[in-house]
Amino acid sequence: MIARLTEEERAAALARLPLWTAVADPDGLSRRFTFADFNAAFGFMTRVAILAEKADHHPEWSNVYNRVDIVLTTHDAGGLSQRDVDLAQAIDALIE
Ligand SMILES: C[C@H](O)[C@H](O)[C@H]1CNC2=NC(N)=NC(=O)C2=N1
Repeated sequence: MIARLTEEERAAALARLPLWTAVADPDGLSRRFTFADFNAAFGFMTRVAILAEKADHHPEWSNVYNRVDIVLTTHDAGGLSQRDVDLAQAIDALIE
């Protein structure tokens, strides 16, 4: 069973993920991505989906045209865990 991060671990993780925001409901990390058009947004989602499936850790997300909103939370832990931090870093690396 994966554990939720402690307050100290969260603060350290957020400091390393300046483009992500802590959210409360669900307890996790959120980031909005904006692209040139739907094609670019959906291409990004495809790449995130492959990462997520490999990690067996899946985002809560929505897409409207060129925008993708992602929330990362760990259902098995009831909140933010290291898996969310790892996936957030991997997603950031995709678009660098
Ligand atoms: C059985 C499977 O490993 C689990 O259900 C995984 C799948 N993907 C998951 N994704 C997320 N975000 N949280 C989980 O707890 C989770 N659990």
